[in-house]
Amino acid sequence: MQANLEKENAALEAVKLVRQDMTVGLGTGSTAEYAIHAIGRMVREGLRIKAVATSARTAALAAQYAIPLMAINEVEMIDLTIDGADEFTANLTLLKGGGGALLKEKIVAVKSRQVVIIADASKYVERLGKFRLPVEVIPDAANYVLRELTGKGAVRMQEGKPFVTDEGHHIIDVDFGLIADPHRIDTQLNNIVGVVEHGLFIGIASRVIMGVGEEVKIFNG
Ligand SMILES: O=C[C@H](O)[C@H](O)[C@H](O)COP(=O)(O)O
Repeated sequence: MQANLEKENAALEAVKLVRQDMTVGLGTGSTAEYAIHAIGRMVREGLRIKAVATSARTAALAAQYAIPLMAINEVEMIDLTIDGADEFTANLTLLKGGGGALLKEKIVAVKSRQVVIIADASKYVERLGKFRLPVEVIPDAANYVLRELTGKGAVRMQEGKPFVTDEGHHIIDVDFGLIADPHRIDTQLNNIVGVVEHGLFIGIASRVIMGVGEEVKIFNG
């Protein structure tokens, strides 16, 4: 499938940035997994790194390759994080959280010197918002947050029950329409009691590597 080739090519380009003795942030999702497999192979061939995982799923995959993992809180600074995105714009604003891992992804990203996003060509948009914005909430606040979002949000469900994040929270997916001003949405969401974090990453990514056909295209913002 074309998208898978684009994801893998972007991942293989990104892992060229990994150097001996780096602390590396490992993202979550189908695109980030290509990078984790590649880094795992590099570790098997002698690369020495420490890594932090942005989700339990990523930690489990890293463990299969015996990539040494540190707790996020134990690491002062991360040299390089490689992660995916659900959407990105040319100025490197991201929409993330389709896999429900946005909270740890954002913590890892803000502790990182370099955040390299890898994506297939379908993730590039002129304006964010076709993909509904994931908002992580305290379960006891979910109905309050839904009310504050005036019908734009819906609790993410999985097998008939609310989806539960690694931290025990729920996700509300919000349809803001196409987002003209991400800063305004960021402020609005941060002011709702019970919202833990949301999937808009503004001013956080350093670079996007996008696979397009058999090529890769780099966005530096
Ligand atoms: O919570 C999940 C993450 O933000 C993912 O990086 C994002 O959903 C992209 O995932 P994928 O690479 O599978 O499209």
